[in-house]
Amino acid sequence: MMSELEEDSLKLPVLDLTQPDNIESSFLSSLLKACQEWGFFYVTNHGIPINLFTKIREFSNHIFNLGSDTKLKLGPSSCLKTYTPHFIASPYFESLKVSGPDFFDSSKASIDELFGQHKPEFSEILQEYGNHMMKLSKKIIEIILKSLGTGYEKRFLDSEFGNCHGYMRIVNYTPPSNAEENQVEGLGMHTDMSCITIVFQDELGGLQMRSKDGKWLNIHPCKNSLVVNIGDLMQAWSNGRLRSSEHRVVLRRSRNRFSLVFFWCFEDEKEVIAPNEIVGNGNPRIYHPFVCLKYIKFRESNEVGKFEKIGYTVKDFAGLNV
Ligand SMILES: O=C(O)CCC(=O)C(=O)O
Ligand SMILES: [Fe+2]
Repeated sequence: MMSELEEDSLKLPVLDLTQPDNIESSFLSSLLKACQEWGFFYVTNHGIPINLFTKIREFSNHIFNLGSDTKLKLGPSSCLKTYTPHFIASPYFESLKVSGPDFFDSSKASIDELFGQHKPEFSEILQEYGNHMMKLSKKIIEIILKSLGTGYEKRFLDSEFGNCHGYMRIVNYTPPSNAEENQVEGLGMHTDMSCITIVFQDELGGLQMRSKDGKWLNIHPCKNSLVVNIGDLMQAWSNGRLRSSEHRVVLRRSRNRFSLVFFWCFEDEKEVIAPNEIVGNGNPRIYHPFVCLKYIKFRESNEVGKFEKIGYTVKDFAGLNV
């Protein structure tokens, strides 16, 4: 059971991509402030057709409605490992992972295994969604770089972020029947291991972030907008100028909650090190350089930090005591 009293709401900037190359400098500074303080903002006019969300939601419902024996064919002890069953992240959470850049092939492997036959429509939709998300992630990072310094997008976008990859997680939250009275955690407090994460959450809401002073604040669903949050890799790359905030999902209704979460990450072999310009003259470095995959492995191999539960993060892994 959790207390309602601690919760509050948060006014976050909305990045409007109608004219991505003409964003006012006053907006860039409010975006940067939000990334420093909250690590969260919204993006709108992102160009992703609404019916893609609807179709993915409908089709994934078919999958989540299958029996658990069938779903476990993709489970943690199978070779595909794309399905995370209940009781790993939380009793109420299950998810399906689809990896890029070939979202078609990645989902096809899972669907073939589940249904014993190929259903190309769903793989096509996921490929379309993945392509949109890859482009959108790059556009968003470009704008974040601009907000960090004039011309930084030209200096760093291709050289540092040119080999980023993405994967998505389709999540089905099944709350207990008494969730209306006692809200429960659908996904516990964690930080993301990405550069940035882009979240579509359904109309039920429930995503919350933790402020620097430890308060839980609601990230409300905002019509036609997606939620963007800074991940650990970007926090390290920016020498802590951008914040990878702890967040969680609470369930307050007895209805299932759907979310579609896209993680955009550095390539495994990349050495993550903040460029001198980003650190700034006279400022101490707060992380030592590390290879991206080593951090992912560190998180996965840590009992406390296993899956999405927070235990250790990039600060514990690469933080310097300054
Ligand atoms: O389901 C959501 O809205 C967010 C999930 C999340 O934070 C994650 O998968 O990392
Ligand atoms: Fe997350």
